[in-house]
Amino acid sequence: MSKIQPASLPSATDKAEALALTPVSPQTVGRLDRYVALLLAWQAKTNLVAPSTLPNLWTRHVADSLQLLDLAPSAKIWVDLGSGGGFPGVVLACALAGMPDANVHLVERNAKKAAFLREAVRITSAAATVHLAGIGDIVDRIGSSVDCVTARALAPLHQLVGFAEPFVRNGAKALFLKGQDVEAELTEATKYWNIEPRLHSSRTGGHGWIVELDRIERRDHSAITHGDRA
Ligand SMILES: C[S@@+](CC[C@H](N)C(=O)[O-])C[C@H]1O[C@@H](n2cnc3c(N)ncnc32)[C@H](O)[C@@H]1O
Repeated sequence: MSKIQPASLPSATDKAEALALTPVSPQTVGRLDRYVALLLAWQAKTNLVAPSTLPNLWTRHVADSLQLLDLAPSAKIWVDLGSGGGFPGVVLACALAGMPDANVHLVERNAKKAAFLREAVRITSAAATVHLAGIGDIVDRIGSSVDCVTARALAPLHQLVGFAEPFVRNGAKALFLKGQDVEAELTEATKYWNIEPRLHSSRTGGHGWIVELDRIERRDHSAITHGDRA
């Protein structure tokens, strides 16, 4: 197994910076420590995050995920689509472990990554359920009582809106972590969907954004076509 070079490991400064941006309880920090250690061990054999981001793992990934909590403070049932190495889903589940009835559904179609997610949930006692499945196959299994649906680095916004629509139709909020191209992605998404997005700039700096949606309706394409002709 190849080893990660010490210079590529997250620094104590990075962790301190992340926890200053997104403070959590000591119990949650303990869970996150176990999760980060596991992720670094698996990263040597499975690519869970871009290797270049390892030195800033706490700010780039952990704090990036934790910042969603303040946008849905009372949400208990979450669905994280395309969880990969666990961002934001496992991080949220670590933070929600003390909340009665909380659960984060982690949806991942890659078997190796789903195995990692299961191990992460086990060693952290995080409030999560892992689904080895494609997004299209999971909506009915998860059910309708979802409070918040999340995704990061999964697909362009117009596709994410389509994935989230069945949950938002039943009352969920959608929170998508997006990069600097968010305006172009919103323009594309509004061709297909009636949405009223709220944009929050990322607390972790850089050019990140969070797109918040409480309502999604499919556009009537016949109306668009007629409108174009008029
Ligand atoms: C680029 S990774 C991002 C992972 C994580 N959300 C993050 O930000 O680090 C996208 C992940 O979504 C998963 N994925 C892509 N399409 C999917 C689908 N239709 N159903 C379930 N998982 C999917 C991939 O296997 C991959 O692990």
